[in-house]
Amino acid sequence: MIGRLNHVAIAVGDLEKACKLYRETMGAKVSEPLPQPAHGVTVVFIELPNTKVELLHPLGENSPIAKFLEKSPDGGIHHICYEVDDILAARDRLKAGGARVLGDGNPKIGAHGKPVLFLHPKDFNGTLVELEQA
Ligand SMILES: C[C@@H](C(=O)O)C(=O)SCCNC(=O)CCNC(=O)[C@H](O)C(C)(C)COP(=O)(O)OP(=O)(O)OC[C@H]1O[C@@H](n2cnc3c(N)ncnc32)[C@H](O)[C@@H]1OP(=O)(O)O
Ligand SMILES: [Co+2]
Repeated sequence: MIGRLNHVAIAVGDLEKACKLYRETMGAKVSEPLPQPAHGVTVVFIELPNTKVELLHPLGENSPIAKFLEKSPDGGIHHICYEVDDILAARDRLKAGGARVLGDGNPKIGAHGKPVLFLHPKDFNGTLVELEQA
């Protein structure tokens, strides 16, 4: 059911410093910061030949990554995003298998303009999983 790896997300406390690290030291193609108010984060995409890395920085009062950064102020890998062909079919299959879908269970539009959902890290070996409709 799951398809391509869309991105790996890294939460960072200092977005400018992280962008500079990837652009200058790592020599990567780094986007401008894109505020995502519906998700409580600002994202930066780093385009690699075969996938993307998403840098995440908290936005607004109730950012879902605030606690994560409190626990790991230097940042860390926050989630992994897999593509699926049909996000509602994927959600229903995962729920039937006992996985917890986060939020109200309905997809939101993600940073690529496509529907996304998140699955509880405790149901996936301690890894927060994002699904994005391909
Ligand atoms: C724009 C979009 C896109 O790409 O298109 C995005 O990616 S938006 C990316 C940002 N959006 C999201 O992350 C939305 C989904 N996330 C959430 O709903 C939340 O962050 C949760 C995953 C439910 C965590 O919430 P919160 O930090 O308030 O809960 P908590 O601290 O009580 O955590 C409960 C337990 O899960 C663990 N935990 C928390 N966040 C984790 C993570 N990212 N990876 C692995 N484990 C994690 C905690 O250590 C704790 O374990 P212990 O109990 O063992 O200590
Ligand atoms: Co993401």
